[in-house]
Amino acid sequence: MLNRVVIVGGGTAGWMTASYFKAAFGERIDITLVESGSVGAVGVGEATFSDIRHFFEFLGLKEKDWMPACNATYKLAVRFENWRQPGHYFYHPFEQMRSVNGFPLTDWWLKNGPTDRFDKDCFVMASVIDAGLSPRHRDGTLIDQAFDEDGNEMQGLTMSEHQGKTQFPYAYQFEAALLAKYLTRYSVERGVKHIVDDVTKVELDERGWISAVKTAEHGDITGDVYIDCTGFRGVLINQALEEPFISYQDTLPNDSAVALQVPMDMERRGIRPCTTATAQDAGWIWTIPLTGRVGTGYVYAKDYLSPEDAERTLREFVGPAAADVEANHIKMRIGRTRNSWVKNCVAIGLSSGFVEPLESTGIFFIHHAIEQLAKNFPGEDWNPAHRDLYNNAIAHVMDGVREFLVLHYVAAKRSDTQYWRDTKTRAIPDSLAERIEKWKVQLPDSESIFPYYHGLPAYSYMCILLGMGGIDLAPSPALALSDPSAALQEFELIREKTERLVKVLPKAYDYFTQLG
Ligand SMILES: Cc1cc2nc3c(=O)[nH]c(=O)nc-3n(C[C@H](O)[C@H](O)[C@H](O)COP(=O)(O)OP(=O)(O)OC[C@H]3O[C@@H](n4cnc5c(N)ncnc54)[C@H](O)[C@@H]3O)c2cc1C
Ligand SMILES: N[C@@H](Cc1c[nH]c2cc(Cl)ccc12)C(=O)O
Repeated sequence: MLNRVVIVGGGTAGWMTASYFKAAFGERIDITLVESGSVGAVGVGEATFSDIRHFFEFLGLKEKDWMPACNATYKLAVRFENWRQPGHYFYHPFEQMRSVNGFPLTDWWLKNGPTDRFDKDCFVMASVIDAGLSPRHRDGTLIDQAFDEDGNEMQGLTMSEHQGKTQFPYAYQFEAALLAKYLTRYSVERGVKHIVDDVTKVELDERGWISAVKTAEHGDITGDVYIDCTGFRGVLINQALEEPFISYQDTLPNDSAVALQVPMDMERRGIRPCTTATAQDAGWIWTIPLTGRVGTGYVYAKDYLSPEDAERTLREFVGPAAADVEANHIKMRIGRTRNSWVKNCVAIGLSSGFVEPLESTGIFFIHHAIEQLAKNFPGEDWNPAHRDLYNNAIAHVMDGVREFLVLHYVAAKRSDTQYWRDTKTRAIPDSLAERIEKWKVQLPDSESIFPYYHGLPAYSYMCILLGMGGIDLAPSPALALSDPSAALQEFELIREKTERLVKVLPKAYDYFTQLG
């Protein structure tokens, strides 16, 4: 039985892997995690998918256990500002799209939308976020009563098995460094051996498999399976095993970021319960409200903007609160390692791959990889089928997310700078170009989006197409032959429900103070 796991790297990826494997396999698995005391973690991962709640559930953690320790807040959507034109915004919310007579409500909206805001007409969430509200009532019950939180029919399912069955109404925003710290305690209490030291060399046997990692002060560490969580360096997978990295830079040119962690009085400021992505001349700025600060950063392409200008723009954007805050400049490696599992080494986290944080997919990639590795964990015969299943799943998730992100730029109406004009002429994945032609005449559905699991449902694509405004979309011709009254009634129901909720839901900030 293979059961000795060595994890190199103690960022979000390393500790999420260690804690999940302990929760999954308990004492049957022997885990050693070695992390450098000198090389820091990236630690800017702050916003997530809603699916991460399955990770916490799997570990047996409740919101009240971990959220206050990680300065966490609720995220109800990504809010895109100025991607169409200055002053315009729309939401990509965590709320399933309704259907009426076999057509998504957005299709009816293209034909007969009551206002010019698809997100407010088709979703309850848009107005809830505008009003700065919590997705839970004061007594803790969820905004969406249809969601059976305590029901166990979903328990034990991986994210991909779960997709499309229900849509949980929110995700989280938190300080990744604090989560890593929280999970360190969780893992060590459950028997994970924690070594703080630098891995200075990776020993390979005659077949080229890893036989040990050498550390500066703790000698050789050996195991059966080696997990590379060393971040962009890819110390095991790329450096030692020389597995090539496939860059996505030709289609996603943003390769740099500058980040600020700005302390703020959130009571005075209030919490807008979402992540905001505000388009800029050469990229976009994220704004993530946490309980004691706002995390913000400018993601840009070095070919279009210097780090100094990016930092200056970010500081102007944030205002005086950022004056004494030190900026963190980050070079991003965009793309994926060709195979994340090679021989007896599996890369998880930034060493496996990364795309710019536009839809907060970094931690989702990690969670997905962990679930897939737990499912395909090798036996003594090292049957290559496990490795191949795993590598396919990882490649599909990353390639699919890449298509989704490229769509943001292709669909954005904005074209006022060279950066934005180039988004319309740059090559895009062939399959995406074909899909867009179809979406122009029929909004995306599960048959017409990237055909493998990649975390994003068809309605997410609809939101981006409808919100970005640069691609002309037509309602289905069949709607001209259909009676619109049921759809109009649905728009009215959403309006009434929104009006009711906006009156009774607590402010997001008030809910968190109650939680802490
Ligand atoms: C600008 C930016 C914004 C992001 N925003 C988000 C977001 O909003 N949401 C999201 O989900 N994700 C986001 N991410 C991604 C997220 O930060 C990462 O996915 C996450 O932090 C995981 O990182 P990691 O653990 O793979 O690597 P790292 O955090 O880089 O950790 C690497 C670890 O390896 C150790 N190490 C390296 N070399 C050695 C060695 N030789 N010996 C021993 N140890 C070593 C280091 O000490 C460290 O502990 C963002 C990333 C960037 C760059
Ligand atoms: N399964 C993911 C996909 C998802 C569905 N809606 C949204 C909205 C946003 Cl902003 C990101 C991601 C998603 C999940 O439920 O998290």
